[in-house]
Amino acid sequence: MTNKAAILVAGGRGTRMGGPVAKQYLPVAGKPVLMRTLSVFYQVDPSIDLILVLPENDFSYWEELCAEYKFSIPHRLVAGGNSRFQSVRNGLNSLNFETKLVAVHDGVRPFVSQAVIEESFEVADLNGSAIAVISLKDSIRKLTDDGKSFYEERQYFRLVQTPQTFQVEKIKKAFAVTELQQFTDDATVYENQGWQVTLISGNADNIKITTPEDMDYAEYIAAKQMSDR
Ligand SMILES: Nc1ccn([C@@H]2O[C@H](COP(=O)(O)OP(=O)(O)OP(=O)(O)O)[C@@H](O)[C@H]2O)c(=O)n1
Ligand SMILES: C[C@](O)(CO)[C@H](O)COP(=O)(O)O
Repeated sequence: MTNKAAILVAGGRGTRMGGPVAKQYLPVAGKPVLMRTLSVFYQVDPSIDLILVLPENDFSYWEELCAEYKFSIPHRLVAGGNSRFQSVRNGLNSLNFETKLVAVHDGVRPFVSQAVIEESFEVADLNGSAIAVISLKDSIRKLTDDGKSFYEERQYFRLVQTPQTFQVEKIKKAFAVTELQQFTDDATVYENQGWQVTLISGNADNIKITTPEDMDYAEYIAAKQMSDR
């Protein structure tokens, strides 16, 4: 039995993407987004307990999709909630008792690198958490409520990705005691307990597929990965 798990959250509806099929099921270079994401974690270590959080109404659709694509990577399905926070909490509640480390990852980030996943488990094992972030390339400005804007030094900011990997005992406690559910990521829930998060470098291709133009970029990244092999 492994002591590592990955919760791939895909319980959303993809309203910013639009379209009749939710973005997590759309094919990129001929393979549905979620199958790509599951495959990366499986390639890192086939013994990772893979938990896929989906809207409960989509379970049978997903099973049909797996049959259609002959997708055989073992994983467990867990029902999502009304918010990302609730979907992650449902995933955490489904962990086996022997699991010591858990990576929480957006199902719609299929281009996370194996190196980032490996490092996130190593660093979380040592420090309690490992949060993938990348530096900003553009300048930034902070907006105020009265319509003004101010310069901010970009060296003090990072863009936050997933995976966000944690020691299970700590992240389960953080989610169990947290009342506020508007947090947009898991690092913030952890930090809300007074624990400092540890940042690691993410990979630039690890985009969160969110809007229609991201699908073009995703096709480009997938083609680049194929030609690099
Ligand atoms: N109730 C929810 C909402 C979101 N997510 C997941 O959290 C990840 C990041 O969320 P986002 O990109 O915002 O996805 P959606 O909520 O589907 O998109 P939108 O906000 O455009 O509706 C996605 O993999 C999404 O499926 C989830 O598991 N459960
Ligand atoms: C978790 C996340 O992907 C980190 O950048 C992000 O906060 C998710 O935000 P969303 O509004 O749920 O897409």
